[in-house]
Amino acid sequence: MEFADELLPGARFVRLKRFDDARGSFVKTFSRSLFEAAIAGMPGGEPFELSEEFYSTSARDVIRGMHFQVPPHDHVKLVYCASGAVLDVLVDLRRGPGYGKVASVRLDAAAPSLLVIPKGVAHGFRSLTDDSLMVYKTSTEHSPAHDQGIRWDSLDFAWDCPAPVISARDRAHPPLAEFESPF
Ligand SMILES: Cc1cn([C@H]2C[C@H](O)[C@@H](COP(=O)(O)OP(=O)(O)O[C@H]3O[C@@H](C)C(=O)[C@@H](O)[C@H]3O)O2)c(=O)[nH]c1=O
Repeated sequence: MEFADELLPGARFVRLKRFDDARGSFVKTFSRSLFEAAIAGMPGGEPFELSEEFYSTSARDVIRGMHFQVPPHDHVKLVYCASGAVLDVLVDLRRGPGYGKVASVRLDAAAPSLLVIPKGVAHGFRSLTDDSLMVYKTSTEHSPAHDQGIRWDSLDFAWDCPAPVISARDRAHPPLAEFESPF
């Protein structure tokens, strides 16, 4: 694991090592000791406590987001693309000079990587392939009452996706300009 770029304060792009052989490949996606060493003490960094793991599959041009849980059930999220590829997008919702800042990065199963997403950062993605498998680990459990979003098309970001497939819930989120941040 190589803790590479900081996309937003505390949001890290981590390159993963892939071992290939005649059978296929092997990729480790979590190591407690490496995360403790790399994350603790960083701005926005805190030890990662696993509470839930889940995954989704998405067809090409599905957009999911922009999602986060609000306090007291806000969480750190680790996410990677296990199959296919996505354009991953983050928005900083933490009050301060970085508020509203957008970062994006391609997550591609062919070049394994994962994102560490701190509390107060909304997450979403556009699927770039027909069967993108996204795997998440979160530090708190799902709390429907605290699971919120902002509209994907209200950000300072060009999705370059004229006909996205989006859930009714995601269409109903408020735009960033109307969001009152609790972070
Ligand atoms: C997120 C979540 C959803 N659900 C249910 C609610 C709903 O019936 C169904 C699908 O939920 P959603 O439409 O919210 O799924 P989805 O849009 O894929 O939600 C995900 O989006 C990405 C961008 C994230 O960052 C994730 O944290 C998560 O919010 O699964 C759970 O039971 N537990 C959960 O933790």
